[in-house]
This record gives sequence, C-alpha cells and structure tokens, in this order.
Amino acid sequence: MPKKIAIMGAMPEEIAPLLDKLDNVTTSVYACNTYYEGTYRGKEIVVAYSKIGKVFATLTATMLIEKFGCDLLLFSGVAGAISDELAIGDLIIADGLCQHDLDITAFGHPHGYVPEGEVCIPTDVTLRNIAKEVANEKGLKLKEGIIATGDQFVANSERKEWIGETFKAHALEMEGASVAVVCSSMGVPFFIMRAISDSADMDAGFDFDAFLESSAKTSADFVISMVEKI
Ligand SMILES: Nc1ncnc2c(CN3C[C@H](CCSCCOCCO)[C@@H](O)C3)c[nH]c12
Repeated sequence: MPKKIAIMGAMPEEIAPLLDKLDNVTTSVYACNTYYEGTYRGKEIVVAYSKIGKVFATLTATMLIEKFGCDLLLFSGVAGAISDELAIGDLIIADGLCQHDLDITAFGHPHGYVPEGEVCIPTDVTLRNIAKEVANEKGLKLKEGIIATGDQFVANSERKEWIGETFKAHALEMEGASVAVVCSSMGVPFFIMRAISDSADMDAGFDFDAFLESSAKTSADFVISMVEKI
C-alpha cells in the first residue's frame, strides 16, 4: 500500500482534469514548480506538471519523490503515434521507455545507450496489470508498447519512422524516459500512460493543438480511476 501517490504531467493541460478531483488541496511552489497535495478516495496524492522536456521532467519526478515523499508515480499525458494502430484519442501504456535522442554511436554503442545505463527501462508490471483491469471494466481499448522519449516535438514522418524502427517504439513524447530513469534509480514503482494527440507527421502541430485538451482528459480520467485499485 503506497504512502503517497504522485501523478505527474508535463503541461498544465495534462494535469488540469485531475485538480478538481482532489480534496483538501494545498499548493506549494518548489524549484519553480507548483505541487498540489490532496486526497482522492482517501489516498494521499501529489499532482504536478513538470514543463516540457526531459530535463524539467527529471527535476519534477525527483522532487515528487525526494521532497514530497511519493513512493509511487503515475504519469498522465499525450503522445505522438508511431504505430498505425494508434489513432488520435487512443490510450497507450508503456511497458518500456527509451531515449531516442541519446547518441554516442560514434563509440560503437547502440542509439539510446550510455555506459551503466540501459536502452529500454521497463515499467512496473503490477501497475500495468491494474491498468488492464480498469480498461476491461470500462470496456476501453488499451495499447501496450515501448514509448520513445526525446527533446524534440516530432513532426516529420521520416524521423518518426526511424524512431519506430530503431527502438521498436509505438509512440513518442518528451518526458517519459526521464521519469523512468529517476523512478527505476530510486526504486519507485512507476507507470506511464499517454493518449494520442497526433501522429508525429507533417500535421502533428495542427493535430496537437486541436486534440491536446481532449486527449489529456482521456488519459487523466483513466489514470485517476486506477488510484482506487492501488
Ligand atoms: N509529435 C510529438 N512529439 C513529441 N512529443 C509529443 C507529445 C507529448 N508531449 C506534448 C508536449 C509537446 C511540446 S511542443 C508544443 C508546446 O506548445 C506550447 C505552446 O506554444 C511535450 O510535453 C511532449 C505529443 N505529441 C508529440
């Protein structure tokens, strides 16, 4: 039974659907982030958005654990689809995460690898199974696959396909692998859920703007419904 559950996003839109579900909310600002502490169905929750990209996500995930004492982390947000099976609004959970822009291949290493690191970091299987239970109960389709993270908004089919082939990834975003490194290094179970907002192609910018809010809500509504089972 976790002491305190962190629910993290990268953008304000990704956590907005969560905030009005919390009771007894107090807010605090720490290291240029706002943290919302409250309860949901009797469980202690801390919600925050990191701001965009791997560095900000690393900072916030670390603070949620070290400063706010969270011992389990759920990420909710949107992603670009790589797999043709993923349409806008579809849900994907990560079984592993990699960094598609981490590159010391000049030294013979594979893309996404640095010494003492691992290309693909696995997520917590118990939390993935809870997600599958919730999806079954709600009659929702849920894809499971590798999610690739990098410090770029991908709006180019060639780049998206390279990422898909190189990492066998089904979706891409800009924060998940940072959360994976922090949580796996600190022994904190973690879970990454994303709802598709675009297809990381030439239309990505328009689709992202059009579907950010609705896809962020789809993901957030699913993640909060997992809390009761944790
Ligand atoms: N195709 C894509 N490539 C990479 N990541 C994603 C994601 C996932 N999130 C959304 C957000 C995009 C930040 S750029 C838009 C910011 O606008 C801010 C207002 O100008 C960042 O936090 C990563 C959805 N589609 C993606």
